[in-house]
Amino acid sequence: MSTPPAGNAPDSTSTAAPTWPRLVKGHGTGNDFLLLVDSGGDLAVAPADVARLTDRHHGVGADGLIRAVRTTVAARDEALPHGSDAAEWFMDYRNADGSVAEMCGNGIRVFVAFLADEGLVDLPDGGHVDVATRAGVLRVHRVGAELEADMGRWTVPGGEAALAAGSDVLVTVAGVDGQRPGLSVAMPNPHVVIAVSDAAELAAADLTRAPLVDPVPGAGTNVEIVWAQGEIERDGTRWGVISMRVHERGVGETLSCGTGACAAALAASVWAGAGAPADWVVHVPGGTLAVHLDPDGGVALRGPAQLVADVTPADRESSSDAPRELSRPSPRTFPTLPESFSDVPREPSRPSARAFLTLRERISGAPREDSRRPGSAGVRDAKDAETARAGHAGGRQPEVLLDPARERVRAEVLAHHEVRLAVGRQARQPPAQHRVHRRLADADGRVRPDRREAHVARHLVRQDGAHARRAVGLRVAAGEVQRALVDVDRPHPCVGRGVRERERDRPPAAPQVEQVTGARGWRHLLQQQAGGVVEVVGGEDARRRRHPHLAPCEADVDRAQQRGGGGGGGEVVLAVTHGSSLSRAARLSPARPGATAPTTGAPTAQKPSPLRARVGR
Ligand SMILES: N[C@@H](CCC[C@H](N)C(=O)O)C(=O)O
Repeated sequence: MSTPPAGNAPDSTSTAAPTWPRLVKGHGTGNDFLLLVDSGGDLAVAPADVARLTDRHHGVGADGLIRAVRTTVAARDEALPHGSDAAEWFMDYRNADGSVAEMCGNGIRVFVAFLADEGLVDLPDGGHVDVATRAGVLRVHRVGAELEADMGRWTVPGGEAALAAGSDVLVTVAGVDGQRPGLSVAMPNPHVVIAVSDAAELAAADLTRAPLVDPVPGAGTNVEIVWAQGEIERDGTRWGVISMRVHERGVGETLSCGTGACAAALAASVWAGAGAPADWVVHVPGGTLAVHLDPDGGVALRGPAQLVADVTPADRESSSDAPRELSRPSPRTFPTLPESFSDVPREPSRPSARAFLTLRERISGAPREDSRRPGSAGVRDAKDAETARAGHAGGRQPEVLLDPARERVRAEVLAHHEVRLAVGRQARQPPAQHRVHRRLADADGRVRPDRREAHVARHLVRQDGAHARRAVGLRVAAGEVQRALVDVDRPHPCVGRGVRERERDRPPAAPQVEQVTGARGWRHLLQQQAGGVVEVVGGEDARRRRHPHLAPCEADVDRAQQRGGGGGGGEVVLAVTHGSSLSRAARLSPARPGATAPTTGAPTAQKPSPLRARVGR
């Protein structure tokens, strides 16, 4: 059986369709496959045959076809990775369009369940099966009713520069505002991961159309859209929680993608920076997966594998092979994941831990705000990353972060991306959830406006320079403070709060500011973060509350100017007008990789610390 290179478009010229053997339909978190045994490698399958078979309307329907063939036989047809002969069975994975793929994270579990069900391997509890794939030999373990696959090591094709910037490509997704910076990850099949802000944005993505990736990846790519929900703790282990949707190369939107879940967890970990969890719960439309990121760069994926039906192709029905019953529940299916995570909510209504807020804050997923290509701020980003890495490597790290509840920072601030928006250029209507003033808590823990002038089309957002300086000075390791104008809580540029082009564009300190979808959430988050009490007009009946209100911004920021770049604190002047629309200003400039070598390994070894306080130019 001849095999086109991975990711290649299927050859539509097919000779006579093969006589399919008995097929088994299985799935892992809704990523479904047709599986067959071709131990002797006799089946001639052209890509168009696969496409016909997996067609959901004219064929049997599946996201992919998996052929089990003995490794010795498979090696006759295609150059398998070195060492493949250590495994008895080769997983020949085909996407629904007939193109081949290097690996399939859901498929490999289902493949092992299939081999066990066929009696081709033994898989006792605690045992394992080695599987040859185009990504090398990978081991699948049975742990009770769960299967866990060693997925090999992740690679970031963009190398150090991409890790430092958090992105190396731009991605346009129908239904999602703007171009998003994306991080390319090889697992080893190609993935690009982008972040969105919340569940609504995740749901809004129209994946009936393939996302556009710039620059276009030569071998195509899978694209994951990730909403980082936060963190939980279970039995002493911290778990990052993300929700993900995927557009698969060679298929379209699927309900799940195992390699994609690993890539998404890795990207979220890079964006979250130092101290990110090693373990991730990944919610996908078809279920839940668990990903573990080893410090040495290894990745493990746990999830269900279910065989749901035997399929006898029509052209076999008249043969002597009597069709088996259509659906045969097998004692060898592995239907659970992570029973222990079945109660992890997809949309936690209320964060329960400080760490939860921290992660959400780190990964906010605002869109890229200009049309510049990434790379223009690469030098700056790379320098910042260098500094961060030096800190990780034993140099000085900021000891603490700005704590508005303790320091009397009395400023009305915008989240970073809003300031960029405000300082920016063209007009555009910001999403409703953005039209809420960000406030910092006063020392008494309450959050209140410093100043609000109703019915004026101009907001003076004043930052008390002395307080800000003192606050930052107290919260940053000695020697970090060089200038008064601060860029506290420097976010990762990939996720919405990017590097400023010019000093005057720096926002006032905006620590612990959370972007949430509604007034209620905003209040909760502020309460959680600052220990304060805040009211939001419009969210609830304000008369029942005793504290000052935070009114949603009634007008759109149309023009802004931030002054005071040199010394004693900044004054941000934002001009607002009603009914104008504005587009987000350009401040997000993730670097493209240069000619750097791909980087493999643990993100903690290379990533910058996104929450360090950085002061001065
Ligand atoms: N479409 C992918 C291959 C299949 C990935 C799979 N769904 C998974 O679970 O990892 C590609 O072409 O790379």
